[in-house]
Amino acid sequence: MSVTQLLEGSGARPKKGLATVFGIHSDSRAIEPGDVFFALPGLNTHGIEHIDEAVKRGALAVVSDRDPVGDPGVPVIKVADVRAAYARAASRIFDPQPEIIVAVTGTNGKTSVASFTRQIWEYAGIAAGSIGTLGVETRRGLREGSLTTPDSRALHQNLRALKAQGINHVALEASSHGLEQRRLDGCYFEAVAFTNLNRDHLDYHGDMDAYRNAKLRLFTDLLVDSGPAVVNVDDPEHEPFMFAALSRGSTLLTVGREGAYIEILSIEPEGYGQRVTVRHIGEKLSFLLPLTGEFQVSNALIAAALAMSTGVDKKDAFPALEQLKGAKGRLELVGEHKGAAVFVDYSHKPAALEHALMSLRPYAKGKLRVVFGAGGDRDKGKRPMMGEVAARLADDVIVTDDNPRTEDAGTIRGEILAAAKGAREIGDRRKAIETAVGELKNGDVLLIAGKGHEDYQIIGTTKHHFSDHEVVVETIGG
Ligand SMILES: CC(=O)N[C@H]1[C@@H](OP(=O)(O)OP(=O)(O)OC[C@H]2O[C@@H](n3ccc(=O)[nH]c3=O)[C@H](O)[C@@H]2O)O[C@H](CO)[C@@H](O)[C@@H]1O[C@H](C)C(=O)N[C@@H](C)C(=O)N[C@H](CCC(=O)O)C(=O)O
Ligand SMILES: Nc1ncnc2c1ncn2[C@@H]1O[C@H](COP(=O)(O)OP(=O)(O)OP(=O)(O)O)[C@@H](O)[C@H]1O
Ligand SMILES: N[C@H](CCC[C@H](N)C(=O)O)C(=O)O
Ligand SMILES: [Mg+2]
Repeated sequence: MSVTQLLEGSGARPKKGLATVFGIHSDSRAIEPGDVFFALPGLNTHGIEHIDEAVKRGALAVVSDRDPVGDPGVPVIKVADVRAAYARAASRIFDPQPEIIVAVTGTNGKTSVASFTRQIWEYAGIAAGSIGTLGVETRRGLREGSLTTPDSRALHQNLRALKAQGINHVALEASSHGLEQRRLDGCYFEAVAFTNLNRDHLDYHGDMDAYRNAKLRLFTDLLVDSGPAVVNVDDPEHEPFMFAALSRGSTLLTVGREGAYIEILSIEPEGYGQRVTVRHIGEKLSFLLPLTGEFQVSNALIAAALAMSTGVDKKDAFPALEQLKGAKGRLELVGEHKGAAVFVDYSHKPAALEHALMSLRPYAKGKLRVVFGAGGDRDKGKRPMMGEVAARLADDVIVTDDNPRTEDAGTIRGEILAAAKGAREIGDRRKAIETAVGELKNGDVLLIAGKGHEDYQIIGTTKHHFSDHEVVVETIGG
């Protein structure tokens, strides 16, 4: 591929005669001979400052929004939006791509919706994949990744690998960081979905408007013309998403108790699952969702709408919901101990913690107990909010460490405890879980929140092996 082809649509007019491009990278340390180096702006540095390393390693050209200092000895092609140019270049280098790619955004529920959509496609006999917080998942298993929305190059490399396995249907998670940083700008989505919007990542976005606008990009910039847009209208923040869809001429598919496409008529608990009755375009349907938590009904129906808008018949879509497996660590019942139930959940944000606790309350004939903390080097504002939620909704609260990262763990706990009246503090996460499990009585429910599927704890910059799931099983077993 030529540099001209690589940069089509970016506004760049590179000189003719540049050599064939072998590959692309946005990290100078990964450049190999024949690659084009995309020098991107970042929070710590700008790629252009690493141009010498890129050239030394064999970059044949550099694309950036900034001029280098001095002459690097290779052509530097200026573009206005280098992140978008990088994303589009990645989609071209890693061609061909799966034909049907859908994306879901929102503060909570993305991983669940992406996983459920993949499961519904599979149920209907369509080979499918999902990409997000858990990594790249197919019927064959899971390949772990580090970001919810991967870097553009990694994303398109993964997409091409899925295509090579005969997978043409992929559901992916669009995080606000990913959207804001244009990681998805090489994709056009056949359908998109919105779950909900509440506080998260304000350390990065600054305020709720900027955070919302980042998420809205999925609807305004990345959906194919007149493509279906699924919106959870039960969320108080749904309107901007609905209007964004309408302004694009999309087919609007609303889901929820107020939904017009799928209307939730009733939800009745059945064991740890739920009997759900909905109206789908005039027809009343009922199914048993084998998952705990009302929010999972919303996630499941959003996934059903995405699947049906990409070719799955309703005769498959609703029965598929009876077979859904929860995404790992999402309100997962890990075990029962002395007549009490222990759940592990990935709620690391105030609204998620609130939904998790409210979902478990009906099962707590005795006490509802919670063990949780908050991650370091992340939004500090959510810490007292989570403390308040826990103190209000649980009968027993233990504040412990999440991933302190480079922050002082005691300070993080202090910020949570300041708003969590009556809570106890046990910094060591294993000890906190062991203590909570040890205190369980018949009819109690214990929620261990914040780390879900994670099998590590990051202290400083070191990742130690740690799994809530494993600690619970070991404690119960012992
Ligand atoms: C805040 C954030 O999103 N940071 C991402 C960002 O890093 P940055 O802006 O700090 O980059 P930088 O270090 O200043 O470097 C700028 C550029 O110079 C390049 N560079 C740098 C050094 C060098 O020697 N040579 C070189 O070329 C870098 O590759 C980069 O392209 O760009 C990097 C390269 O793509 C990402 O790895 C990095 O993600 C970090 C690791 C991260 O933790 N991101 C999290 C917060 C994130 O994105 N989370 C979301 C949402 C999670 C959720 O709620 O689900 C996600 O999608 O995962
Ligand atoms: N629809 C929902 N409404 C409210 N809370 C939810 C919803 N879905 C999931 N949650 C809560 O959020 C947690 C994370 O769910 P999930 O991983 O599906 O969301 P996510 O948007 O991918 O999160 P992240 O951005 O952290 O990857 C769950 O463990 C649960 O506590
Ligand atoms: N993708 C999210 C996950 C947070 C999970 C929580 N356990 C924490 O470490 O804060 C983030 O990086 O902000
Ligand atoms: Mg996720």
